[in-house]
Amino acid sequence: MTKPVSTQEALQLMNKNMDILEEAVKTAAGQGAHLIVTPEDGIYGWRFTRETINPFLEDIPDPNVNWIPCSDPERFGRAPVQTRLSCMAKNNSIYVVANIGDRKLCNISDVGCPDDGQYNYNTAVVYDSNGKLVARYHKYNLFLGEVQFNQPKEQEIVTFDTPFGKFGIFICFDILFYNPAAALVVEHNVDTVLFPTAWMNLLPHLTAIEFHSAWAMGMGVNLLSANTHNTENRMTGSGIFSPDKVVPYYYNMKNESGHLLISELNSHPRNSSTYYPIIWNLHASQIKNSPSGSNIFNGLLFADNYTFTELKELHGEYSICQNDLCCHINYTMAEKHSEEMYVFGVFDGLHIVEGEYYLQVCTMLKCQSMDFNSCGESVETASTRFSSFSISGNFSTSFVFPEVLLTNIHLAPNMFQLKVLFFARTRRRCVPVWNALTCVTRK
Ligand SMILES: NC(=O)CCCC[C@@H]1SC[C@@H]2NC(=O)N[C@@H]21
Repeated sequence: MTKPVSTQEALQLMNKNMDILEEAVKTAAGQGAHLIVTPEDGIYGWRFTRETINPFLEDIPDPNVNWIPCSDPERFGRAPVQTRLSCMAKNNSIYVVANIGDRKLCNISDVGCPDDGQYNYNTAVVYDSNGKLVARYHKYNLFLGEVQFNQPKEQEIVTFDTPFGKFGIFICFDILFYNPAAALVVEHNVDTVLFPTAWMNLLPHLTAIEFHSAWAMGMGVNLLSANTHNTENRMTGSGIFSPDKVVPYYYNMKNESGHLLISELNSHPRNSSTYYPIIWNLHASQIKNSPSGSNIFNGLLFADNYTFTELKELHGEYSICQNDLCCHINYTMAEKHSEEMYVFGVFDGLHIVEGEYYLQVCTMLKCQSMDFNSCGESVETASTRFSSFSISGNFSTSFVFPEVLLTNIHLAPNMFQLKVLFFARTRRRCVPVWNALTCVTRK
């Protein structure tokens, strides 16, 4: 929205979007769903300045005020969007999760108060099946270009309990950081995470369905990911991701049709016996077959400097290292297409483009062409068939997200396993070795 509109025009636009969401809510409820998640930017849209977002904002109170906007719309001032969402939930007896904008007025003489006298927050709200506001989360990790919004002073951890498990919530870019994403699982034991997103796909590692399904598997929780569908901005790919079940997902770059996904889920995936990772104990003697200097080269992948080695043979076993990370691959190709080149790569360092975070990655990729310089660039199709492969690494974190992406952007549910060697969190000194942390008891 580049030019300012009136409050009435803003509401008209948001009502058009909510008409579409309401149809989805009715369909989902009609099929017995207990909860529906709608995408980030799905109501107010995008490309705003602080001035143009203003008519789209409402004051969203703290959920502890115990408020059903559908029954008492004027209690906290003008709130037509909150009222309509609450009525959708109440009239259809379903939890509704949506992304809207929160405005909090402040005194410009206060430290931190913006010059226009208000904080604007990118906000996720949840209404229960009676239409009551039960959760409000202000996005902490804003993505590039979200100039219309403020970062909240404090990182919020938002959870709520339901008859079908404990829920947590965060928005889009938050997923790449410990707070609040991993903290909700590790420190607050949620079963299911609600995830409104407007995710631009980025191959080879950051396509929505690929990374979001890996996050659910790595964290051992359900992730209900609702992505905006807008092919012009490379946004597509939603899923009901679970660590222990074949999941429905949607990816469509061909046209602008959105899609409603419905699935029954295990509401307590963390208790599920099928998830517990198998303990896998490799040791330093397995660092073998390190390729010689001439078979090692460097390449850029999303601006990170990877160390690669080519997989030339039909079958092989290699180890390659960068900084503290060593990766190992054992693979067998059923047949290799002569015009395709595959490499095994490792990266251990600080990623600094579009956000800063440390990464450790072991990856096997098809290069875009037969030119070494193309390894790490985006590739959507592949014809070579691998009958099996296994990749391991001595990661110095327990947050390991296993991604497998097949040709034409398909996931590989139930076709691979994540094996993690845990180490006991007792008074121990831990020494990183191959694919594990071995610990010795402190004297
Ligand atoms: N709307 C958001 O907050 C998140 C957008 C995430 C985009 C992911 S993270 C960095 C990568 N760059 C992209 O273009 N897509 C990826």
